[in-house]
Amino acid sequence: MTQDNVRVSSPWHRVDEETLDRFRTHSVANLGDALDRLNIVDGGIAPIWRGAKAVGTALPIMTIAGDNKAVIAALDHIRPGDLVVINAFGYDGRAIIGDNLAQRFAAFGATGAVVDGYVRDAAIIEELGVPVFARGLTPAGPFKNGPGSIGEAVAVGGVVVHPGDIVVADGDGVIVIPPHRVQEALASVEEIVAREAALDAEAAELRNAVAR
Ligand SMILES: O=C([O-])CC(=O)C(=O)O
Ligand SMILES: [Mg+2]
Repeated sequence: MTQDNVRVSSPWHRVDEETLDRFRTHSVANLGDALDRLNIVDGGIAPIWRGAKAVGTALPIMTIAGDNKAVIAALDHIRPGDLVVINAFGYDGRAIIGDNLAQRFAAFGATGAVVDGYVRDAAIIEELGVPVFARGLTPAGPFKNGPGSIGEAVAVGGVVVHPGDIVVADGDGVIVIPPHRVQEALASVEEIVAREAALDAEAAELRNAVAR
């Protein structure tokens, strides 16, 4: 289906809330280790405010650089638990979203947004507490002409994101987990958490020994 010049794919499977919850307690670093240290979006995409964290089902959007027509059209397609993932081609000359779109994402139940591009209105987005991850900030507003797509696989920070993938984002960055790897990721991350706890205990012992 094409709405004007924005292509919209048919509905996709969304991960249930219970599965999303199981990822909420884990760091992106540990989840990355659980997936062979792969599937991690490049470090240029970072939280725009300290403490931002989000877990959700990817709603992928492709926009032409500097234009957010497809993002506005995607408001009709957000379901609770979605995380908006936008390929804006890393362009630094225009903000693809600001506080108006961020709060509409949240109003429709999205858990946050990951933008391979720039954004604006950072202070208000932080005040609203909407987790937004992007390459940086610019006050320059976007054009609204299209073209673009909604619900098709996109590239974000060097990683392919399919509709329905699980996205986890925290202070370190962003990871993308395909649904068929959920069980493997969760089993493996539990082992990593236990190993990290043992390493922490060892480091604490070392500190105590040095202090003595
Ligand atoms: O003007 C726009 O489309 C982007 C923006 O600043 C907002 O969403 O607040
Ligand atoms: Mg704005």
